[in-house]
Amino acid sequence: ASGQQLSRGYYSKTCPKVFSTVRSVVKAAVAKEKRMGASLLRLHFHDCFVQGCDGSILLDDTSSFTGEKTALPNNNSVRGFNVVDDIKSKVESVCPGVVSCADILTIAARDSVDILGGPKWDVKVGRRDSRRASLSAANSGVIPPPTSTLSNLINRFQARGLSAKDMVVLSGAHTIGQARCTLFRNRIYNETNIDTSFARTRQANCPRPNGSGDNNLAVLDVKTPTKFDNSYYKNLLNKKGLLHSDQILYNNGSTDSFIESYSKNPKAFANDFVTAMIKMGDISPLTGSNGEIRKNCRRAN
Ligand code: HEM
Ligand SMILES: [Ca+2]
Ligand SMILES: [Ca+2]
Repeated sequence: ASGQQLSRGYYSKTCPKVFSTVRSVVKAAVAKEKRMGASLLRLHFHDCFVQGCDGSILLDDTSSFTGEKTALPNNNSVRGFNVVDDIKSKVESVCPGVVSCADILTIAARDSVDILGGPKWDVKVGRRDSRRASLSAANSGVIPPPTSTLSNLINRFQARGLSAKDMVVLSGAHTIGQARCTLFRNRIYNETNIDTSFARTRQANCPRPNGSGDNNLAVLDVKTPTKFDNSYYKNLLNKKGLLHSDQILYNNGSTDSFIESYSKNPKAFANDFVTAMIKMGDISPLTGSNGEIRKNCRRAN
């Protein structure tokens, strides 16, 4: 039945080693490539915003549905599926048929933040996996694009039960990871609320003509791109946000005071980030007899 709650101890009898198992694979993957921590964190976000935290983003296309992987916010963008497969197979080898792929994403996101120097927290588990995914659901605008206005960002998060403050604090995830030129080109050439020398530096690897260098990458946090800290907010104070949707959070609007506060107070950022991640992880989970425990995260059983 639905309405059952997630809990920390959900696997304490059935898979006591789940946390150490996930962590060891994430640790190795991040040691190999730091960006993978960012990629795993983002996968959890993009999963939770479409159909809830149900592992839907992990499903490959089938003859009966086209999944989320080729949706606009995900195509040529989300990554880390092989690491998720690796985690799943290690978890299956210690407790077969018990741990959902949705929970694996939640745990891997938590571990990634911790491993890159951010806060630690206890995650709630007990989510089950969806049997389907839908391209149109993922394309319906539930995941806001980087061209969004501030009110658009606030509304998209509100629609998922997250406040404007949650939205601002979760955007702090852009303290790690990278973005493609095509998604910040307009900002670095045409916007005025940007530091001139920062814009010039980014222009050097992101040519002006549409289509040239579209996939060239830049770090989201110019100061500490692989450390999970509050430097993202300091960048915004200095007009060094990479995406339009980053800088719009500090642009003489209603969220300015959050940015000022998190830039000065790393503890407040860490605490509020944890609270908001737990809230995000609570979005419409499948529990009880809903959904299933997938054997392979890429397909329904
Ligand atoms: C507020 C609305 C948000 C917008 C508009 C947004 C937009 C983006 C865009 C455009 C990229 C670059 C994608 C690419 O280059 O293909 C990105 C990367 C990233 N986003 Fe967000 N994002 C938002 C919120 C979040 C949230 C809530 C999280 C997690 C809690 C998150 C975590 C990340 C991470 C870690 C990366 C880097 C991924 C990597 O390097 O693989 N973002 N985001
Ligand atoms: Ca989902
Ligand atoms: Ca950082």
